[in-house]
Amino acid sequence: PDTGQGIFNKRFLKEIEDLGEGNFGKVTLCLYDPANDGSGEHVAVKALKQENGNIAGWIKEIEVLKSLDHCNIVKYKGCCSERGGQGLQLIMEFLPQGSLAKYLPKHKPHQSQLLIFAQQICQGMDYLHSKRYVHRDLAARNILLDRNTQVKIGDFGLTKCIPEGASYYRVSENEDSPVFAVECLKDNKFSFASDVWAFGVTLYEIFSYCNSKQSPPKKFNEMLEKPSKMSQMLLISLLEKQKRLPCPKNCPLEVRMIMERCWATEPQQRPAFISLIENCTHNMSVIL
Ligand SMILES: CC(C)(Nc1nc(-c2c[nH]c3ncc(Cl)cc23)ncc1F)C(=O)NCC(F)(F)F
Repeated sequence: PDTGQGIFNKRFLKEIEDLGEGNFGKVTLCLYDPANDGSGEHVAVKALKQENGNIAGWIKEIEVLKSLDHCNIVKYKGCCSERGGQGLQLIMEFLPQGSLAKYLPKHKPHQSQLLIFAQQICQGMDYLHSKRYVHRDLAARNILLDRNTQVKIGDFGLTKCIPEGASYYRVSENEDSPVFAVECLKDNKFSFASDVWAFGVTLYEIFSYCNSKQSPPKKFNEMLEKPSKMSQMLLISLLEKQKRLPCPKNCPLEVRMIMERCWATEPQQRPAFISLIENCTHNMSVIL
C-alpha cells in the first residue's frame, strides 16, 4: 500500500478522527487510500503541534521511532510532508483496540493475561534500554493492545538517549507526569532505573484494571493528612517516608513484590527489565 520505503503521499491520507494529544503533537486516525476506493489501510498520523514548534525534538522523536523494530513497540510506517508542505508528519500503525487504560476496565482479563501483558512490556522496555533509550513516560495510557493478546509501547515523545558511559539523563524542566521516581522529582534525573520505577506504577495500574478511582495520583492524594492538590514537594516527602501505592485488590503477593522492588528508593537497587521478564514468567506459572 505505501511506496515501500516509508514515503507516504499526503494527498492519499484521508482524516477520519482525532486519536489524542501526545507529548509532542496531535495524532489523527487516517485512511491511506492511494486507490481512492476505500480499500486503503488505517494509519495513525502524528503532526507536530505548531505552537511549541520544537522541530529538533520532533525530528528526534521520528528518528527514535524509525530506529526501533520490536513486536512490543508501536510500528513506524513512514513519514510525509504536512498539507501545505511546511511540517513533517509521522505515520504509525493503527491499533484499533486502543490503549490498556481503555481496554482493561471494560474487559477485565484474567490475572494470568495481565502478567502476559506485563511480560511483553518488559520485553519491549528491555529492547528499548538495549538501544540506550529511556522512555520517560511509561504508563498504561501509553500501552496499546493489538488483537487482544499483544501489547505495544507507544508515545516516544519524551524518549531520550543515555550517552555511552553516562547512567542518567538530566532534563531541564520536569514535564507534568503523575508519579515519578524520587530522583526524577528531586533532580530531574532520568535513567533506565526510573523507567523501571514507572513500570512498577504501570503494573499497579494493570492489576487495578486502570480503575480511575484507584489511580496513582488519587491514591497518593489519599495518603496526605489533608487531601490537597498533590504538589511535587508533597509527593517527594511521602516517597521519602517510604510511602508507596497500596496493593491493588486481589493482586497476588508475588506481583506486589515485583512492584515493591521497582519502587526501591535507590535506583541501583531496582531490577533491570531482563530480570523482570523472568519474574513475570515465573509468576505466570504460579498464578495459572
Ligand atoms: C496521544 C495518543 C494518540 N493517544 C491515544 N492513542 C490511541 C490509539 C488507539 N490506537 C492507536 N494506534 C496507534 C497510535 Cl500511535 C495511537 C492509538 N487511543 C487513545 C489515545 F488517547 C497516543 O499516541 N497515545 C500513546 C499510545 F497509546 F499510542 F501509546
